[in-house]
Amino acid sequence: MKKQGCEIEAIGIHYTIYTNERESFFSRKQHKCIKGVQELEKGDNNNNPTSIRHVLKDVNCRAKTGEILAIVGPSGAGKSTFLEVLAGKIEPQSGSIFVNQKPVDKARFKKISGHVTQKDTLFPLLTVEETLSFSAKLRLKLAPKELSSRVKCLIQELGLEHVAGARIGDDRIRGISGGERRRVSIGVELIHDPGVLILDEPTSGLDSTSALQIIDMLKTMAVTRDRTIILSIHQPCFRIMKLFNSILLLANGTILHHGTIEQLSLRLILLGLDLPLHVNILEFAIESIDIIQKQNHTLLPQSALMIKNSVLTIHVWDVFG
Ligand SMILES: Nc1ncnc2c1ncn2[C@@H]1O[C@H](COP(=O)(O)OP(=O)(O)OP(=O)(O)O)[C@@H](O)[C@H]1O
Repeated sequence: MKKQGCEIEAIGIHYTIYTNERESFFSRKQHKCIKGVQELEKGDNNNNPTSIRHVLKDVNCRAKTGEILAIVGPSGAGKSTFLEVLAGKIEPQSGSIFVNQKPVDKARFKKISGHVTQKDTLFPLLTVEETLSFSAKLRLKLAPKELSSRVKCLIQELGLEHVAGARIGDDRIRGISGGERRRVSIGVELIHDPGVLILDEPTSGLDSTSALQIIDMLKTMAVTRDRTIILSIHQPCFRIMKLFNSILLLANGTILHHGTIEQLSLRLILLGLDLPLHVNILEFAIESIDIIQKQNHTLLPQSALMIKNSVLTIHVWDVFG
């Protein structure tokens, strides 16, 4: 039986950090609510100068059931931070997150979501099957027989049958390949069959074929099981890009585009940019970020951007409809 899908909406997310120039920020609470910003700018009680960093500024997005939303942008744009906010790992200073139009309940959201971080944190000496069984025992209250059948189904879904009995391995112990390891990490977060899967760079460090296989697998999961997938990615190739339903382009913590790839191309054209033939639109957009930002500042405040997006939708239908 199909579970109810989850539509995720984030509205007006602001996330600010402050760093102390002499004292490492790691020794302090990272996501403290910034109230007296001016006071902090002057320094702390020990007169250590403190600087404020606005990592996310008024970020809004919607990820629909059965779809993949890809978060893209240059390094340091705020992609991982935004995913952590969505996954409930860090608290934004302001903004709201809704699941199926209802404010998110953190405890419940943990049960219905999975968060795959950028780095694989797996036990190198366990086999693939043991790793997934361990996660299943922790997360599911099922009888051993049912647990084992859930693990076997997942191994099949992840395309890992050929390495089910192989060790995970790491830099020192030879084990499964990097792509297979990423799949196991995804499996660990999929064991409880979450409606929402949040993945930070699921293809990092992989060759283009392995990267495509992973995104293809996620797409199949999204479509066949009505899962909502939100992921961050660096430089996806054209075939991967085609699998995304929408794109959130971030730079310096602000949204430059939220919509389809076709809408992004049209937006670039409307900004007066010449799109070279056979160019990867995302790469081109990221290379043109300075121009887009400048145009947005002079021409398009955030509200106008939204209006422009809907206008662009009409254009897309005119052109592709
Ligand atoms: N706790 C923190 N302390 C200091 N700086 C932080 C913290 N969290 C985020 N940042 C800064 O905020 C910015 C956004 O970080 P984030 O990791 O979200 O970027 P990203 O787009 O995921 O980058 P990448 O593609 O390189 O992984 C970076 O400049 C980062 O250094």
